[in-house]
Amino acid sequence: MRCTALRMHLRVDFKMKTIEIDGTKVRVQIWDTAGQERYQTITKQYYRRAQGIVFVYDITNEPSFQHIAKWASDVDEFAPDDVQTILVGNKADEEMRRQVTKDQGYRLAENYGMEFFETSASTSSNICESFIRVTELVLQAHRRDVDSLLGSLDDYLDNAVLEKEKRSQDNDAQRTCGC
Ligand SMILES: Nc1nc2c(ncn2[C@@H]2O[C@H](COP(=O)(O)OP(=O)(O)OP(=O)(O)O)[C@@H](O)[C@H]2O)c(=O)[nH]1
Repeated sequence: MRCTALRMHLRVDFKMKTIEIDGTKVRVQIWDTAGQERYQTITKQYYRRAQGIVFVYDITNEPSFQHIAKWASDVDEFAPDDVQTILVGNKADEEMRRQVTKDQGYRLAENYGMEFFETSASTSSNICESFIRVTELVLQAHRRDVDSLLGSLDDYLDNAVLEKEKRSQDNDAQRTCGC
């Protein structure tokens, strides 16, 4: 598994990055939706086509941790049902200013059924790992969708073959019947 220089600390709205997962190169669009309340109406529109979402709070800022509940409820409302999410506590390099414990992060993530990472955009710690993980989750979900689609297609084709065989047997029976 390899990660081409990924930086989480994105000031721009949108970036394309290539991530390599199990030898497969995946081109990822990363949208950095601003955290401020005033942008929330705009950011909801991004959720509709999202496949993976990284919820980020600042471990040195307790309110940013509290806001995750609001983001999660918006995502629940506006994102597709199969969207893959992870929780990230950023600024892990700022241990002295920490307001949110790692355990709180884990527990919140667990409540939402998400995986949890602490990262630092300053030292790049866990940045690649968290992006790779959310991408893996998206790919796995996508594969499950494809498998289930192929499964349905198999069932459909099996039924169609059975139906055809039955019709042909019925026709044969009619032909051999003397009445
Ligand atoms: N020490 C430290 N500082 C960081 C880290 N990540 C971001 N910062 C700093 O935190 C400040 C805010 O960073 P932003 O990237 O603007 O944060 P943001 O959450 O994207 O802000 P909005 O998009 O406005 O919500 C900047 O001064 C960054 O340099 C980190 O991991 N460690």
